[in-house]
Amino acid sequence: MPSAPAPPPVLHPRFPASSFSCPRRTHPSPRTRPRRLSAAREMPWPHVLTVAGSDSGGGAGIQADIKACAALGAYCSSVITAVTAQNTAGVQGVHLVPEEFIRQQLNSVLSDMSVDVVKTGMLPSAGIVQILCESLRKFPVKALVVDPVMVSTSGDALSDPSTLTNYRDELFSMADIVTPNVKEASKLLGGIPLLTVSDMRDAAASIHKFGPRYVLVKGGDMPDSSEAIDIFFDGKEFVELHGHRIKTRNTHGTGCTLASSIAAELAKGSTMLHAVRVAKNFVESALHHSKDLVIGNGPQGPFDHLFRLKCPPYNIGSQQMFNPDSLFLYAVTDSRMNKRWDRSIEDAVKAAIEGGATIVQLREKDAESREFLEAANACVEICKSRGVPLLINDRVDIALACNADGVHVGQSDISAREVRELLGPGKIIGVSCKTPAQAEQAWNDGADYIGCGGVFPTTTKANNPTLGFEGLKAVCLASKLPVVAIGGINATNAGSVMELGLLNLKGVAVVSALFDRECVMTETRGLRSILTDAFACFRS
Ligand SMILES: Cc1ncc(COP(=O)(O)OP(=O)(O)O)c(N)n1
Ligand SMILES: Cc1ncsc1CCOP(=O)(O)O
Ligand SMILES: [Mg+2]
Repeated sequence: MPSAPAPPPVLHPRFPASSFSCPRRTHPSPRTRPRRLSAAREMPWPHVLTVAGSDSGGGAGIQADIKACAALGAYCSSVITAVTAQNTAGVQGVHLVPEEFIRQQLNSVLSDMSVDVVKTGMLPSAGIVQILCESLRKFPVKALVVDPVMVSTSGDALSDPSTLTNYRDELFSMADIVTPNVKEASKLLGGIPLLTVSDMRDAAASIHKFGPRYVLVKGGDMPDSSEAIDIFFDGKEFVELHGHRIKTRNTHGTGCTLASSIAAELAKGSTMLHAVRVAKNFVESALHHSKDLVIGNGPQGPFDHLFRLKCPPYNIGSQQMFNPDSLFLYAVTDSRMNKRWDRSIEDAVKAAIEGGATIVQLREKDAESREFLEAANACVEICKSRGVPLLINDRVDIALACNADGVHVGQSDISAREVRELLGPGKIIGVSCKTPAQAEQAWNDGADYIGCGGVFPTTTKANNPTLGFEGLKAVCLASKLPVVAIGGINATNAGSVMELGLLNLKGVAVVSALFDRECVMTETRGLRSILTDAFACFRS
């Protein structure tokens, strides 16, 4: 009997053994914590506390932070420092919350809840910065993300100039990351002009001297570039992060969203660079999906953080059965390869699951229908008993006849919408997509996931264009659905695919690197361990 397969990875474990940790701060010992009300099994919920201002228009500040955290799966509590009267035209008024009441809010949240990460936005006075630092010394947290909000995108002042000194001298030395845009970076450095990427690097290095562990200087406001380039600096090395500049008026709240997304990812256990990559990809995706939305009459509109919740009629009810984490290691069979190695489909599937495959697709291009159905019936039993979903490539008739968990179709197969009509809402439907437009169509048609590739050249599928990382990234950013990468993926390159930091890229689908090998189980086990390591590496 094969041993039971390892369960699909928990992709967001809370504080894995080697979780992101800041040596300067630790959680207080459990004894200093209030007693828990119940001894029931605890559900992990990464927790971000945002200390920021309210935006009555709902696009930035506290409102953006809560939506970003919700979209990324983190809980968000909030300490409100100021209430602004604000809309898409600008800031019409600011009402500061009394400092002692800010202290009270901080105390209420931090004394009761297990906050993982604190993220700061609008800190309008020097006194508020001091109170926050005092609270953080009293209630240490795992990480501190400081977005040095000073001026709104409409040009209105959100912070008294006297806070600059407290930011630099007190808060920055406690921060894990500081995320100024070029205007803020310039202000922090006494007004020096930042006109080039090289200036941004110099600014990041200078700000790092104030004490944060990492600095991200955001170049979204730099003129005349089709790219949004940010500079990440860890005190030794610079990383240039390139993103597409999305043409839209709906950019209000991008800074708050980026910082709170970094905080959410840190709370989930990411390393800093990975958290920044995921956050940047998330903002780019949200802007892309919101580019034509119209809210308000002013020059700068809000965008939709929760774009993935928008379900066209075909998607309603379609994803109930499907856990996107099961795409982690997707084994796709191939009859020619199995023949070459003299093994049955059933043995190939058993071995892949034993090695750690988290989902299986029968892709049997040469099989006769009757022979295919017999093998599919056997594989359904094998997969069911091991808790691994089984999908059928192309053949809806076979999937219906063997009661498989779903079907995978491509652009020249019967459409996902028709497959949904035939299979009903409870089954899994995957669609191959090479472009953002196809990804949009797959979502509208009620698919559950996208297979995107060939990422690398492959000989398994003839005449299949290679998309590279750029093509994969474009599809992932445009897709509201989870994505699995396919094409030429093997033990050597799988880690680099996962390291792209694409939030909805859930795993890799592999044919030859598992099945065109002598021992399917060993190859699958090896690949699974590489993926798990790559994942742990940026979740550590
Ligand atoms: C997970 C996954 N992604 C993509 C494909 C390719 O499907 P398709 O484009 O229909 O090509 P064929 O596999 O039918 O040749 C896939 N099978 N699985
Ligand atoms: C089915 C398919 N679709 C896009 S590439 C591909 C083949 C993947 O096979 P391999 O993992 O052997 O490159
Ligand atoms: Mg097909």
